[in-house]
Amino acid sequence: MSDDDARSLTEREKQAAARAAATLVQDGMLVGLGTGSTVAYLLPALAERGVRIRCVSTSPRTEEAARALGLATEAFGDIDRFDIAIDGADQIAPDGWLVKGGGAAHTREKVVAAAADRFVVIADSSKTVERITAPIPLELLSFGLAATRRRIGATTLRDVPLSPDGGVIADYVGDVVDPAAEAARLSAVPGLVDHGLFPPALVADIIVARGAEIEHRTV
Ligand SMILES: O=C[C@H](O)[C@H](O)[C@H](O)COP(=O)(O)O
Repeated sequence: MSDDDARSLTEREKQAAARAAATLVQDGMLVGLGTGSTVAYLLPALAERGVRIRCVSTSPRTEEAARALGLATEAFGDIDRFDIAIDGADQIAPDGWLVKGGGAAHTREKVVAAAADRFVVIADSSKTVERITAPIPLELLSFGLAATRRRIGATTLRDVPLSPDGGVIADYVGDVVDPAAEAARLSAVPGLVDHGLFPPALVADIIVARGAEIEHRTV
């Protein structure tokens, strides 16, 4: 398969997974919208369904795109739960551990996923992995940045703007032996706002498109 063919297959898979997830969204729902190129296919699929929903976006990018499609978006503000949240992923392990944050939105995405009754992950087949590996996205306070990085271990800083919440975006690039232990270790580092390891307990559904097939499993 040529590079172009592989790219277009990946795009078709992203769209197919996004469209399958859009069918789970019903009239009247409060919906958390993730961030990224797979979610970019979800937004028009939701708009096409014509359901009356209220949405909260996890990034300015998603917010702008959702509004342009006529989806009713609002601030997270006083909303304390979502009926459903739908988002992409960078890595999906067989046991349901995820890595997110390739687009630097993992902190907000985790808050939204944790507030959702049903968190649905959508992805093309390239995102399924045998085991979780680095890089693990990080959001760090700029206050004490060097000390925080020293404590974390091997990190690289991304050449991207600060997050909408003022965080520095970096990646942990050391070994990940056990995602649960690594998540606990990272979460305990002062100055680390959040990391991109998402536990299976946050995830309700994983929808992966593989060629013409849709694999939909509950976690
Ligand atoms: O920060 C970005 C998010 O976690 C994305 O959901 C993740 O990086 C997957 O993005 P994409 O759908 O573009 O592969």
